[in-house]
Amino acid sequence: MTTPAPSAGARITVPVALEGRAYDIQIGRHQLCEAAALIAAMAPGAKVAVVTDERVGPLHAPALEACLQQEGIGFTRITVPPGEATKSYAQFTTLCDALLAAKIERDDLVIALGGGVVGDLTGFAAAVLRRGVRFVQIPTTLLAQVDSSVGGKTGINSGHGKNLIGAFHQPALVIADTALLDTLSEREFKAGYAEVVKYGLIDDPAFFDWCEVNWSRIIAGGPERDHAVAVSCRAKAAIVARDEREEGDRALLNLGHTFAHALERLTNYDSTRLVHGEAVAIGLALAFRFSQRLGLCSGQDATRVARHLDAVGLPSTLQQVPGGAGTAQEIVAAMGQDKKVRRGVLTFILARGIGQSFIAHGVAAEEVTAFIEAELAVNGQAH
Ligand SMILES: NC(=O)c1ccc[n+]([C@@H]2O[C@H](COP(=O)([O-])OP(=O)(O)OC[C@H]3O[C@@H](n4cnc5c(N)ncnc54)[C@H](O)[C@@H]3O)[C@@H](O)[C@H]2O)c1
Ligand SMILES: O=C(O)C(=O)C[C@@H](O)[C@H](O)[C@H](O)COP(=O)(O)O
Ligand SMILES: [Zn+2]
Repeated sequence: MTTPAPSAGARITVPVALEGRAYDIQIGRHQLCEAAALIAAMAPGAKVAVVTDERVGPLHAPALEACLQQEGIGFTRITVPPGEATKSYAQFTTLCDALLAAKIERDDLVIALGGGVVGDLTGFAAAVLRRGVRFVQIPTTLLAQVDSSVGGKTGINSGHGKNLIGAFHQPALVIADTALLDTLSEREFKAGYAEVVKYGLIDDPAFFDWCEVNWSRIIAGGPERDHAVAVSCRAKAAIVARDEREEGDRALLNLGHTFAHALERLTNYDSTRLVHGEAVAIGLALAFRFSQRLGLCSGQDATRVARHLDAVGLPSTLQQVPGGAGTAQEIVAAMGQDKKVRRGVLTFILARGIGQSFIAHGVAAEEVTAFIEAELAVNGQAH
């Protein structure tokens, strides 16, 4: 797979073909004024609430607001604290009340300007505010541009588990302005990269090959970054269009997540210890090693996945969870709240090889416990 060279100011449009709820993802550098123009056309006379977090707000909200002003769109800014802990009941009610205080009406619009935390929280508030208002995603992390801003999964966490309270609510538009990523920390960039490489591991081995060669250029910026965002969005849009509500193969997008969500819960959603993308990186490596243990996948492929994550600087073992991952029993108990559980039995996304993932229902908890015990026993040695 080669990287197509974009022309200056180029924009890539990826449609999400959902009947009655179709929308576009616009990808390219410096798209904020384009976003404001599209919003003005989509909702003439509407006012908007720009929801952002304390880190992103000062960096990027003024530029967006200047574009909104140019279009004659009235706006209010609502700021939430940064980090995973913000996907909480408390922040959700505070945000809903702030939107009501701003008199956001049914014909108005809510903009989520931030990473996946702001997107998931804001999307959920938009889903229920006055029983549903439109919202626009302007994702500012790599993770949010390649994954969370697309597909309409919105929600918050509970002490019982990740994303357990939420709704499907599709955005009306997604603007992935890749220049916004220039201010992202290296840690957050790499975390988002785990969701990029996930698409290769699910069903696109050529993209995985390309990622192995080009990952550092994605981080550096340039055509490889836009290409990676576009390939990821096309892959996600295709799955979402055929299975919006995860009744079938949308679950493939959960590769690595049964492990990841358990780890996030056991680290108390503490972003200083583990962020979602890092948990996903560990989950991807574990999904491949678990598949190897079950005799489904070659050791070469499982090792290749872990080696790539290591090369990027992402964690790939339970030993790398700061402060410890917990016991095998605790991890498996946390998995019991996974949304893919059916009649109490775990579902996993497993792999026959790189790019050959599949949904496995009815995985015995004892098998998982034994696998995790073995992983914990490796005790930091190379896998
Ligand atoms: N809805 C979905 O389909 C979906 C998909 C994947 C992940 N998620 C969710 O997304 C969340 C993770 O999202 P995330 O990784 O974007 O984390 P995040 O939203 O916490 O953002 C990461 C950090 O980067 C900062 N930041 C964001 N943009 C920045 C920028 N341009 N410059 C400087 N700093 C910036 C934020 O303030 C935050 O501190 C998790 O809650 C996960 O469950 C949802
Ligand atoms: O969009 C999806 O579907 C995904 O599974 C994408 C995941 O990367 C994302 O983390 C999602 O929020 C997980 O969904 P959940 O239903 O397992 O909470
Ligand atoms: Zn994810």
